[in-house]
Amino acid sequence: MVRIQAKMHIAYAGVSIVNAIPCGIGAVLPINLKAFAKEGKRNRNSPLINAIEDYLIKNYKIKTSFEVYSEIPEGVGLKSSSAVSVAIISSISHKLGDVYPPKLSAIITKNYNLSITGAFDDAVASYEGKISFTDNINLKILKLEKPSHDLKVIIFINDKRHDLNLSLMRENCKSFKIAFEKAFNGNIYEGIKINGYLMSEINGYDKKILDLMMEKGALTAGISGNGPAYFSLVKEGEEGPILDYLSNKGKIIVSEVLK
Ligand SMILES: Nc1ncnc2c1ncn2[C@@H]1O[C@H](COP(=O)(O)OP(=O)(O)OP(=O)(O)O)[C@@H](O)[C@H]1O
Ligand SMILES: O=C(O)C1=C[C@@H](O)[C@@H](O)[C@H](O)C1
Repeated sequence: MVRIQAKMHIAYAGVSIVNAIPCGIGAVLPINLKAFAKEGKRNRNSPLINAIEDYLIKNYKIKTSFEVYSEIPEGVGLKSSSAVSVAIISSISHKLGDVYPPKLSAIITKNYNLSITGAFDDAVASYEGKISFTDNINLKILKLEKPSHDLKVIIFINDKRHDLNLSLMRENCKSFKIAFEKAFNGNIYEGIKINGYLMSEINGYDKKILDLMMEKGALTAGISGNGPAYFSLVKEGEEGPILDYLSNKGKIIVSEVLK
């Protein structure tokens, strides 16, 4: 008997350039941490996996389950849920007709209250492996860009996720929009920094960590997603001072910007 093994579908983690919650527009830089999924025996339970399976039954009459593996830490802002979601949807997209997995991921996560805007920015970067600029309200890709430099990403987690001050985030839409426009027009580092300082100010994350990452040689430093992950981008070989500063203060992950 010939056994045909379903292949694993891959999607990527990412760090936020600009959070989409305040204005409905967001941007994400993909990084080299992966999630994998294929149809198969369920090996993991989560509200996200339940939601996707439920949506497939209700909308496509497909009753199935998925095997999921992930190297992305969960619940810290590194787009784990979008990566798992687009990897799962990609693995079954041949049965769904003409669907763009990030779009379906956004529809499902918004409908099941697993994201606020649908996190289309996260899902597009995760699926395409490129820098995404998106309008999450209208599910439109505004721009996709290939990261052009070899950069390391130093991720630092020393806290639990804070409760978000959603109304204050939305009140500050104008400032987040400036960050988005800077990044959209080519200054991604500045966009990341503005977004990071706004997120720390509004949601009580520690601005000193961003300051110190910058002082220790980062090209930029920010907060990913809804936190609590802080991150900095550095040139390869220049990680030392930031790693020295962060060591023993929390969990550190070193990855690279996806090229
Ligand atoms: N590796 C995973 N496997 C299965 N379910 C996951 C995985 N990662 C996240 N989820 C599920 O996705 C849902 C949303 O989680 P959460 O908002 O914390 O996502 P996140 O991607 O880790 O964080 P963020 O969206 O801020 O980057 C939860 O139901 C969570 O259990
Ligand atoms: O819940 C949401 O809609 C989002 C969550 C975060 O990952 C954000 O970074 C993203 O832009 C939008």
